[in-house]
Amino acid sequence: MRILVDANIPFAQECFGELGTIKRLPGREIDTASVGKVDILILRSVTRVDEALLDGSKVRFVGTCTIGTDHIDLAVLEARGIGFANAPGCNAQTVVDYVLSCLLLAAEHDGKQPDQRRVGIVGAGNVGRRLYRRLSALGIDCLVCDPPRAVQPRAETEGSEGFVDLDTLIAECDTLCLHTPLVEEGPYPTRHLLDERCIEALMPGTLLISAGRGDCLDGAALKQRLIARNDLIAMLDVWENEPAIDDELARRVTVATPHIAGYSLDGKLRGTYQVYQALMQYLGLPCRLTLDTLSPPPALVSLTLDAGLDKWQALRLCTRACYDVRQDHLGLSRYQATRGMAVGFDAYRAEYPLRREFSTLEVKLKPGAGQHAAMLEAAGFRVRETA
Ligand SMILES: NC(=O)c1ccc[n+]([C@@H]2O[C@H](COP(=O)([O-])OP(=O)(O)OC[C@H]3O[C@@H](n4cnc5c(N)ncnc54)[C@H](O)[C@@H]3O)[C@@H](O)[C@H]2O)c1
Ligand SMILES: O=C(O)[C@H](O)[C@H](O)COP(=O)(O)O
Repeated sequence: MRILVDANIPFAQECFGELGTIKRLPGREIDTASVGKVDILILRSVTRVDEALLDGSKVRFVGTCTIGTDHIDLAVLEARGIGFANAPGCNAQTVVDYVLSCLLLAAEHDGKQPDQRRVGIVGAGNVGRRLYRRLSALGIDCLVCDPPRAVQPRAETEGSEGFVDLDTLIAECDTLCLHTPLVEEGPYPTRHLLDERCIEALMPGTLLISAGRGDCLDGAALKQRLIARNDLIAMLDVWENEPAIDDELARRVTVATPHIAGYSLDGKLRGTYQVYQALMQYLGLPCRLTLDTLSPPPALVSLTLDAGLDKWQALRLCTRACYDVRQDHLGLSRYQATRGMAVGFDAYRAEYPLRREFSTLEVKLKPGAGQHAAMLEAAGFRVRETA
């Protein structure tokens, strides 16, 4: 079997090597010619899979090791009888780590600690739900907007307050986290969900974090507001026109990262593994690998806290030991300066530094720091109280 795998997918040889010959290509270089004689395509979100790509090919299975599927024309796959799998939830916890890092950084800009914010979560799926749980456990007030789910409320998951509409969320929250997929059709489309009207309505000082899909936010309208008033803290991970994103918008926001909110080794490995499981099932073969055996131990195993830190200092220290969004912001601007935005965006992603999820770090607490146990656990770390 011939298997074509995006070069940005770790553990591909381990997972798919037993099935045949693997060829690797950068996702944006995968085209009709390279797909020609391939049986299986294993991709990430940068390869558009449509009639044009598959024309004349003998592909029988397409797997995308990502949560998002907006790059795949599922109707074409169905019409051609091609098997398909994505990786729901694979990097959702990593995106929540990203948002926590953003919230802690925002406090250094406006002096508001996370629990002084009211966070509006738009899109309460695998990411938004986990974000809601972690923020609520940290004592942060949240409102949730998810009209598709609001018609079938699951109050036990989202809390007794249930869902609010987008206008209410914008009017009542000083922090917005966008986690919607790109949906083009149907009753709840999300292209420019945050349009000019919504962006104008954001209250001055709003922290805006966008980590779903770039097209869900009107970048030109955001740029206009930042030029006119510069009264928002905008942190964008996803953009219209990736990788050739709006250079000026990237310079005007407080944090600009190149679609890496979910880029932990754990999130990527889970994505690969979920597609491996689906492919083996599709082929009627047993899964001989387990996620645990594939997963390497973290480089930073533990850290120890003693007395002397307040709650947010302790959380900031542990968070930054695992993940610091400032590094990705600086990384993108450095690449942007040296190689230009369109090249730099992908170059940084291809050489992305090793990152692990919060859950891989054990925080040991000396008796003087024991009061931080519940808060650090709520944030996603493993906690052990020591003598
Ligand atoms: N930046 C990154 O690195 C990164 C990482 C993972 C996922 N993502 C993106 O984030 C998206 C969300 O991920 P997920 O795992 O939570 O997906 P999901 O499919 O589990 O959840 C999406 C949620 O959005 C809701 N939704 C749909 N239309 C909506 C609308 N008009 N208004 C409000 N809510 C709406 C859905 O009802 C659903 O609950 C993915 O589709 C993917 O595109 C980005
Ligand atoms: O949908 C997803 O899972 C994420 O957006 C994913 O992290 C994107 O990664 P990429 O496909 O750009 O490598």
